Amino acid sequence: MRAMLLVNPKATTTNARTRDVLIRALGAAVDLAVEETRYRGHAASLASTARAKGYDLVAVLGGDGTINETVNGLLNPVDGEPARDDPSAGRPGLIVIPGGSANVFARALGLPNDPVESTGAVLEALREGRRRTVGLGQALWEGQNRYFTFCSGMGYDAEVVRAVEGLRGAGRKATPTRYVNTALRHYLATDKRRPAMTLTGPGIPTAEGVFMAIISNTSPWTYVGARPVTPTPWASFETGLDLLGLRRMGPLALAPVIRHILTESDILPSGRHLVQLHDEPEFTLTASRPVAFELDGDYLGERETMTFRSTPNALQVLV
Ligand SMILES: Nc1ncnc2c1ncn2[C@@H]1O[C@H](COP(=O)(O)OP(=O)(O)OP(=O)(O)O)[C@@H](O)[C@H]1O
Repeated sequence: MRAMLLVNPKATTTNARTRDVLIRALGAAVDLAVEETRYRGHAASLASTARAKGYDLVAVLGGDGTINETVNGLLNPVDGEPARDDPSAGRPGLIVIPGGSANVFARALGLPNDPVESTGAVLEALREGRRRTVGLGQALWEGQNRYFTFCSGMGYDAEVVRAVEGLRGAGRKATPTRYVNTALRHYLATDKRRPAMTLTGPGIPTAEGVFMAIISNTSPWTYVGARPVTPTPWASFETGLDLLGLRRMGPLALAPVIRHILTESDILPSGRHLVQLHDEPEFTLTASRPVAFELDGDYLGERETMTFRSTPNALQVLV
């Protein structure tokens, strides 16, 4: 079995020691090629090459950003490829070893948030031939598209991601405390008076006046330290997309929602100011002015119209 291991040496919790442990352990089980990513987007082109060359597996040691790029590279169409009932069967299987700051995708799959323990878990999956077929989300805008593994967002949460990326650019680390502090500080600045977005979709009642929207391909949405945050508790890799939209942003509307999503992992948050979707194949958010947009925790600019689509059976993951 041939595998390509992609390592982001710059990811928050990746270091030479965990890389070497992983190379030794995986290298004993499969025929392993190792590539270090050198720049943004590099993981996507390496994964695309691995797929075109017929590798059986692509393993990633890095954070959610590198995993997102890898998945997008694996989903690239290959010329002359036959159509299949299960598209995941025509792509290399994916192995993820958490090496970033939050590692939401790996943890949502049930892997330990520790690279050495995760290596043990995926080696066991490899030995026992255990694979889970997962769906992905896809965001489409202005002739472009990008897949996401766990979430996308428009509005306040994307503004917070943008602010944290600004701090990281200035050399600060992305810690849970930094996210929470930035979210609290930025709350004062975000527009709480003029909602910009309208939600539409086939078979979906139109919802106007949406300030922010979280689009989920799985649950949890994120973690604060060890605590899962579950705004869309019914979302799963095996269903379509879920959405939580907020039509009020004042503290009285927001406080109960925050308390709920930090403490209840199975029950939907409730309230007349919430817009909720579960297991949908496709919907669109249209904004009256450009709104911040993020995907798998990566800020991707401001957008006015975004369509979100579910892609079932996209990949097989070894867990
Ligand atoms: N050699 C490199 N130098 C700088 N950036 C890189 C390099 N290799 C990859 N990258 C970019 O770094 C970004 C962040 O990496 P990654 O997501 O792996 O780690 P992280 O930011 O620590 O984790 P998280 O996404 O959990 O916060 C990725 O989007 C990737 O494009």
